[in-house]
Amino acid sequence: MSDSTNPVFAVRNLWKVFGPKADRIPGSPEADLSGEDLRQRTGCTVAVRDVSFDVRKGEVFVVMGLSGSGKSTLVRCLTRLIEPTSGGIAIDGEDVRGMDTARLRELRRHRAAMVFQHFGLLPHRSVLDNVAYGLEIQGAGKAERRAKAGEIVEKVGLAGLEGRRPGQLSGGQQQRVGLARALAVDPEVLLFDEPFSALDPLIRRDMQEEVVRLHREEGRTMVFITHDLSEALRLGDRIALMRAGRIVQCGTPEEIVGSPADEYVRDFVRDVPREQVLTVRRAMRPAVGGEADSGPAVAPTTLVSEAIEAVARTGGPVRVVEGARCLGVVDHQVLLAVVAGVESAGSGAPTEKAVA
Ligand SMILES: Nc1ncnc2c1ncn2[C@@H]1O[C@H](COP(=O)(O)OP(=O)(O)OP(=O)(O)O)[C@@H](O)[C@H]1O
Repeated sequence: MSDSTNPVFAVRNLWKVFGPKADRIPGSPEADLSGEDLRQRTGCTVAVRDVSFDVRKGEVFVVMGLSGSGKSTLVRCLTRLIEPTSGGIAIDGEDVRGMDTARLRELRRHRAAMVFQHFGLLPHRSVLDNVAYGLEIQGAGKAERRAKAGEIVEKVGLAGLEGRRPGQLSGGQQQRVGLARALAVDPEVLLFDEPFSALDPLIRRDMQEEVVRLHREEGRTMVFITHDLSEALRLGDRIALMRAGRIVQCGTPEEIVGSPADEYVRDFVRDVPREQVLTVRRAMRPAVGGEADSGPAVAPTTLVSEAIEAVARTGGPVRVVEGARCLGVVDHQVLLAVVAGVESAGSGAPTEKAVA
């Protein structure tokens, strides 16, 4: 996806400060105090601190960070479920902070639907009616609601359970109902607030795959909050890593793992199996002699873990080829260096040579 398309959300210099006279904090000398000092002096907490980013059309944008880093506050500010203290937010170029109540309601109901951790399901309604609920609010007729809801229920794997009440479902199934309800209104963006953190690991994995599948099928823009690094790496096209209200790095999983912006990020990603995130584009070295001309080849997007298999099978170097060009080669040595996290700064620089 290209940078030139207009972003869905454009966030600029956003602050959220909780406490008395919060609007005096952004840009003031107090803003630079540590969280504890600021609290003691002013009674305020800075939850989001001068944050800027774009959410691009069609991407899964993950907001990740430890508990208290500001993830929920940031994402709630996008639709003003929490009122920002200062800064700019636009959706498709429209100023969110300038929206009146009716326009805001429309934003939350039609354009940016939220999937919550605690489902927010109506206990006395059936699965089908829970899913149809958002359409009811939108004013859709009964027949249309039921038809649409039935379709979505099937899409999220709940066919056969339409008549049950939430209390008769497992946690994972309830989460699917929450997801279906958000999908039913066909929003431009889905916002997920740690939706799977209460689920047990296997069901959680299931739901992550469900999100990946839905995203592949529909290409809908998604903003996903998590404190779980492996979830972020699995789902995110790009990840914004937050610390104490700031975004310390925003990039693809490969950029975050392969080029951490500072010691904090480096520490955060220390235990990630690098070969499962980094691609051969980053690992390769220039081809020398006749290496570029023939032999087995892989695409630049191939994961290092897959290239390890290819190199192990052939024994020799494997070419990294894009279209008709050989960008470089990977061999035992450079792949091992990636796994060990000691690849040289120069590796990954493409040296292009036409393949005959
Ligand atoms: N209503 C509030 N009043 C005062 N402080 C708040 C309020 N809501 C959040 N905070 C503070 O703002 C900071 C960011 O909180 P936030 O809930 O956004 O973090 P988070 O990263 O989503 O955490 P978690 O993963 O635990 O949900 C925290 O220090 C929190 O205590």
